[in-house]
Amino acid sequence: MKENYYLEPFIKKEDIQKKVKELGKMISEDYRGEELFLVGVLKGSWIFMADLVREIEVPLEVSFISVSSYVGETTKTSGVVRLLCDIDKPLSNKNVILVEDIVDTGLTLSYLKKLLEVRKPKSFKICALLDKPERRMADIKAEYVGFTIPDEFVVGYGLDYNGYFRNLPEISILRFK
Ligand SMILES: O=P(O)(O)OC[C@H]1O[C@H](OP(=O)(O)OP(=O)(O)O)[C@H](O)[C@@H]1O
Ligand code: HPA
Repeated sequence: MKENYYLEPFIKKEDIQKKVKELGKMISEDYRGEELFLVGVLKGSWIFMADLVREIEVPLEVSFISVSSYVGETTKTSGVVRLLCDIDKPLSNKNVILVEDIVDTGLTLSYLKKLLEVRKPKSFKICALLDKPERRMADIKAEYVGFTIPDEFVVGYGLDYNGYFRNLPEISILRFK
């Protein structure tokens, strides 16, 4: 990757951990006495999902679905969401929570909501660590949101630019020189 960028610190590791704990507590309270089926959206959500499930106290299963719409050296969506790999189990009668790293234009979640709701889950909610409402193009809202952020392209904690930076433990703003 060309080094024409720098990273501006944005959300500290400790603040992410605290927020993930809060989200886990909220979800555990809302689903007390029930079971959960969490669906992570790959690749961005895998680190968030791994931390979130360990903060949830109700019995749960985990699955993943893989989609992509930001391709190559760009911070703009292609506008076309491609299903790369589907969930391995039926959703009927399950309390589904779709777990995302970020809602930006909302096109990914809008596509996934339509795709999954027809599979007749018992309930369907969305949990996103980050929400960037200024960029919304589709009418979609997550029930559980970690941080509402401004219109900046962010990386780290699972979020990438052209495949890189997912491994960074904190979230940073990617700025170009
Ligand atoms: O609200 P939107 O504008 O649709 O953007 C959000 C989606 O974009 C990113 O995925 P990406 O297509 O980059 O794939 P990735 O998860 O593999 O990085 C991110 O992980 C979300 O799934
Ligand atoms: O700000 C972002 N960062 C990384 N991936 C993304 N996908 C949509 N928005 C973003």
